[in-house]
Amino acid sequence: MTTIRITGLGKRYGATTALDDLDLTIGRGVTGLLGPNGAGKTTLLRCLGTAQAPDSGRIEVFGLNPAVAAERTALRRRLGYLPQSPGLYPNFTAAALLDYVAVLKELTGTRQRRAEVRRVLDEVGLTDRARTKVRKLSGGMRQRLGLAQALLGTPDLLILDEPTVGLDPEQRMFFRALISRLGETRTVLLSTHQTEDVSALCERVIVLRAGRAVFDGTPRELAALAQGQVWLSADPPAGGSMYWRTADGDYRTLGVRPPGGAAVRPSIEDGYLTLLGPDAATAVR
Ligand SMILES: Nc1ncnc2c1ncn2[C@@H]1O[C@H](COP(=O)(O)OP(=O)(O)OP(=O)(O)O)[C@@H](O)[C@H]1O
Repeated sequence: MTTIRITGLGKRYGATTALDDLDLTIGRGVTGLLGPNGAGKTTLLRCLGTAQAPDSGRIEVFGLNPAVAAERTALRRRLGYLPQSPGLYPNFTAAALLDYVAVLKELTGTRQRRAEVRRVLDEVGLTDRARTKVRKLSGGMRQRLGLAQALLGTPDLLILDEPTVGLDPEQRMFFRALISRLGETRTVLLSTHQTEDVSALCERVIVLRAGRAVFDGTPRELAALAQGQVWLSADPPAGGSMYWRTADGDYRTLGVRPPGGAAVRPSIEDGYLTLLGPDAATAVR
């Protein structure tokens, strides 16, 4: 089932091309967007989240065209959006902030709205922080609150811009479990710099570079791009290949087989590095 259909999408900021004649279709489940800094991920998510209009091309989400005012409103009712830097009012409590967003999302019945606020607080594990002011929440808790506001009203489409950025490993696990559960019944599109997020979560991965999709497939297919190019050896390669020393003291090489190199199964990160070459240096953290 296709949720999102994008054709010929273009967006420029002055001389910078952020999206370049982009075509994509995305369906139910969790899809990950990877790409180096400035590849156009946030611009794409903002266009899909109806926070920004493209210059050219067409977007259809659930058959609705956000360029048409009435359809944009209908789309917003079915959409949850976690922006890269959600503007969470620091002096609101977590519950008051969610209540305010719920009003904006047209949950007008007071009882229904309170129940919905309690539900999403529970879903993100923040029930005991309901009365805590936003400014007193940790970065990870604010990120959870950002996700909670996206979940209000049980939207069919969730757009999450770097949802796991700044989270500690425990919080990241929590987010992954939650996002994968959400993806069982709806469409989730998330951007990330973490290839581990993609392997843990995403059925499908799209790699953007310079506003174009340069890869669209499964995480396994992305990893396979480096098949036959990943090696472990006792000595470093002569040169020309990417390599690093592992914690075990071996050298892991991506590229030409070093002397005595044993083939290793490639990871998603290997596939990504192979796809992007030197551009990837800024992309994987
Ligand atoms: N408001 C803006 N004004 C001018 N240029 C912008 C603006 N927003 C984005 N850009 C430029 O558009 C390009 C795409 O940016 P975008 O934020 O969409 O990329 P990204 O893939 O999300 O990057 P990152 O991984 O660093 O968040 C970049 O070159 C960026 O500098």
